Amino acid sequence: MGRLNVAIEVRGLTRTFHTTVRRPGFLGAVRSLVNPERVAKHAVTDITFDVAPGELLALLGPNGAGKSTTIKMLTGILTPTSGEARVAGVVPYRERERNARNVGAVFGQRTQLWWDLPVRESFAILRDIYEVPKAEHAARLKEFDEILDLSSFWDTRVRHLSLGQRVRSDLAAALLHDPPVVFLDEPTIGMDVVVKEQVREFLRHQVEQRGRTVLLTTHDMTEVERLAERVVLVNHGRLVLDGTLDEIRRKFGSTWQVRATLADPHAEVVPPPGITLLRRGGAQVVFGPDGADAPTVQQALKAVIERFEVTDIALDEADLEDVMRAAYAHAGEV
Ligand SMILES: Nc1ncnc2c1ncn2[C@@H]1O[C@H](COP(=O)(O)OP(=O)(O)OP(=O)(O)O)[C@@H](O)[C@H]1O
Repeated sequence: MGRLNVAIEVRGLTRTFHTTVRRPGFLGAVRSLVNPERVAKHAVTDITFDVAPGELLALLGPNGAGKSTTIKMLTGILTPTSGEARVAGVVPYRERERNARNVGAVFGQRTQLWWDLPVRESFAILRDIYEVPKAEHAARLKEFDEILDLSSFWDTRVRHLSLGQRVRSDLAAALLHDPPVVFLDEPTIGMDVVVKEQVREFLRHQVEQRGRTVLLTTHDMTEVERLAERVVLVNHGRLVLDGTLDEIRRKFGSTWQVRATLADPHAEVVPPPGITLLRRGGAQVVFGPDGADAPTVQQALKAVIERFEVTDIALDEADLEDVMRAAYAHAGEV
């Protein structure tokens, strides 16, 4: 552990919660008091992965899969039951303060800003807490404002901000002390498409231009496609897949579809070898790969154009939601 070329290292990370169950009814409540029934909830079990410096990794999984619990251990809020983690070389739950200087975190559902203060005053407090020099703080705020358009509302009290404004402010607040590693737990949840795009552009800029490492959880596959190169899938607390989007598509997605409009809507359609007819509605036909010897998308386009007289042709990649569903099904955990 503690390698220089790794920003986030997670080894066998495990967290079990122990809760007491309340039995129903009055007698049940009394029995629970006298003899409480303890149950173990295995929120995260033996998770191992790395994130390289300057990489944006999406941590995906259904509700309750263990994503937030993992992020809480990496930000030092929770201590693991077993296993180890290092973030920028620091064990987060052992050195919470040192870790806090290295990481920024945004939990989409909560705010770290001061509810009754204007946003800009919250930023100033954070500047003092993290001892950021004034000129540096101002320059960074200017850079953030250029994409996030913070100045249009930063004199407003946090409690009066819209959700999109609040999360943009939280993002800026999390990055004002220039942390190399950023954790984002569903940052764009509930936002409109325009604000989502603004946040994505900001994150891309922070990764590509500033070299920050980002670990992101989201249920939004468009977000994954726009931002992540690699994903880690968890289900029931266990890691079920770790790979680049390309690898996952190749493994679990029918990798392409070719949509064509035939000049003759009544023409007989016998697809070229290695290609199957997925759908047909009059002149509209959709082809996909057939079996292991299916051609590449370029070969398929050529074969379709050569065989049929078409007035229009387009190609689609498989929908990422379908690819992920297939990946979970493969893990036998759906
Ligand atoms: N403090 C706690 N005490 C008991 N159980 C908990 C606690 N925190 C989380 N859990 C349980 O651990 C499991 C994992 O929860 P977690 O919040 O990490 O999931 P998640 O993947 O982030 O889900 P979501 O997508 O809904 O945010 C869930 O079954 C949850 O109920």
